[in-house]
Parts: sequence; structure tokens; C-alpha cells
Amino acid sequence: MIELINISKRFGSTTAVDSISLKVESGEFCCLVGTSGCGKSTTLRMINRLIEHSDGEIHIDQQPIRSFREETLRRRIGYAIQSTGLFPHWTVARNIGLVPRLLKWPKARIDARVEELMALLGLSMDEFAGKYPDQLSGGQAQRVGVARALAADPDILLMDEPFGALDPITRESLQLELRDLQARLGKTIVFVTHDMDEALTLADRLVVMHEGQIMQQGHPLSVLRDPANDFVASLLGGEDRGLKEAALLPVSERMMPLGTGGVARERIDQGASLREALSVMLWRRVERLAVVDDDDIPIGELSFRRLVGARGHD
Ligand SMILES: Nc1ncnc2c1ncn2[C@@H]1O[C@H](COP(=O)(O)OP(=O)(O)OP(=O)(O)O)[C@@H](O)[C@H]1O
Repeated sequence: MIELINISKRFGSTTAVDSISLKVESGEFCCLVGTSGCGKSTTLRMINRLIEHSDGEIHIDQQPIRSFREETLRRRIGYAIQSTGLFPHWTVARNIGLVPRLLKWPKARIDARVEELMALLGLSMDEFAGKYPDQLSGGQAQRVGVARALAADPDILLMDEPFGALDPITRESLQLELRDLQARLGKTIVFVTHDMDEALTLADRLVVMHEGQIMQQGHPLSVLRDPANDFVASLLGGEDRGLKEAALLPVSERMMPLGTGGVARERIDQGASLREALSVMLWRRVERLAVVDDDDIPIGELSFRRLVGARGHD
């Protein structure tokens, strides 16, 4: 668990972070969002002591981070950033092995770990191990950056706009993979982004910052449904909030049992979001969809009225 207690950071006369308190539970995916310059990156970098806080206390598993040795921080906290920070004259394999080497692991263990991580991030050893960063696409470089951050098997991962420079399709696929990876590996992740859709997709805990302070924090759905003030509401997209909420809710949430009137022609997967269902209805110009399981067998149906949450019968 990471705990920030009344944390402030001042740079000369600028207060970048102003007495914030935040608790991130073990295994939680926490996203920090907010306007440019609101103190997100500073908050993140105080957790691994790249920046020293001015006031307050930061604890990891109840211990003040100032009591940790540098080596322990390195081992326990991985860090990935937008520009990847890969060393240009080092191969992919060498870049990934950076922290284990600093921790003086034996060579055989480092080699085995690099191989394991490349497989985990979908990078073929034969193709990529010997390449240099400038021979990689943006998405491949980000994968290497994430692999490097995971190298010493840290329990905490700090990520600062890691997918910021990617095209939307690569970005979405890396978001899904990261979510999946986190569920499998059980890491605690603190993730900075200025992209609200990215934050809503990834977060268990959404933290909205403004001018160095936390305006609101909570589960994305509860923040969406009940924004603390106009600033949070507008950052969440104002009237667009309905679509954002629909993107977070699965079709199964509003599905009805199969009726007797025959199965609808157009289908939607039970794991799809209500937003995707709405899109299919608009595109196909239908008001009813058959909801199908993984084997494409109809298990229920979704009507437009149910989708929008209207009360009463269809
Ligand atoms: N090393 C520094 N020296 C002086 N001021 C700094 C320093 N680092 C950050 N700041 C200031 O602290 C404030 C918060 O910066 P920070 O980088 O944490 O914001 P951010 O929310 O991550 O912004 P962005 O989304 O634009 O990256 C800004 O006003 C910034 O100018």
C-alpha cells in the first residue's frame, strides 16, 4: 500500500503539490488526471524519490520511504515514462536488464529474466533482443520501457504518460495488455495521464487534480456519476459523461432474458460495453440486439430502452 499524508512540494515560490493525501491499496490501479501543470508528475516522482517532498510523509506498507535504502526503492518500484528513457546505444536486451544489473544479479539470472519479460510483453527474442531503440516503432519501444520497469519484479509500477506518444490503435491495445498484465501479476500501479478516456478505462481509483490539490478521488463510475464540482464535471466531459459511463458498463448489466418474439438479427458480445451496443444500434438502425456468449450462442437481448436505463417494460 502506498500512502501520501499531507504531501506538499514547493519549487522556490511555486507550490507544485499542495498538501495532498492519497491511499493506493496493494494491487490497485490508480490514475492521476488533471490539467497541465496540476502536479501529477511531481506527485508520481515523489513516490520513488526522484523528487524529494517538502512536507508530509509518504509510506509504503506503513514504512516511511525515507527509511528505504536506494537499492530497495529500485527493486520495489518500477518506473516507465512517455519518452521511454531507453539508452540509445544499448540493445533492447541490455536496456531491459538495466535494474537487475544495477542490483548485481548474476548474468544467467539477468538473461533468463530478460527472456521472460520479452515473452510477457510479446517481443520475440530473435527479432528484438539485439535491436537498438531507434530501430523500434513507438509501440515496441514502449513495450521495452514497460519490460524494463518490470525487470526486478517490483510490487509497485509508476507510469508517467507511458502511451502518450502513440497512435490511438496501438495505445488502446497496450492499455488492454497493461490491464491484463496488472490483473495477472497483481502489481500496484500509479499511472499519470491527461487522457480522461484512458484513465476511465484503466483505473480502479481515479484521482482528479487541479492546481496542486486533489479535487476528487474514487472509483471511476462514482466520480462520473457524482462529480464533486464543476471543474471535475467539465474535465470528465460535461454532457459526454453519459457515453463515458456507457463505455464502462458491460452489456450484461442491462441484458434481458431471451423473449418469445424470436432472436434479434444483430448480435453483440456479452462482454461488449453498452457504448459499443449503442454504436451497433445506431449503425445498423435497430432497437434490439441479441446478446451472445463466447460461442456466439444467444443468451439474452438488449433493447434501446433498457440500454438507456429507462424504467418500465419494453
Ligand atoms: N523542477 C522544477 N522546478 C520548478 N518548477 C517545477 C519543477 N517541476 C515542476 N515544476 C512546476 O510544478 C508544477 C507542477 O508540475 P508537474 O510536472 O507536476 O505537472 P503535471 O500535472 O505533470 O503537468 P503536465 O501534464 O503538463 O506534464 C508546474 O507549475 C511546474 O511548472
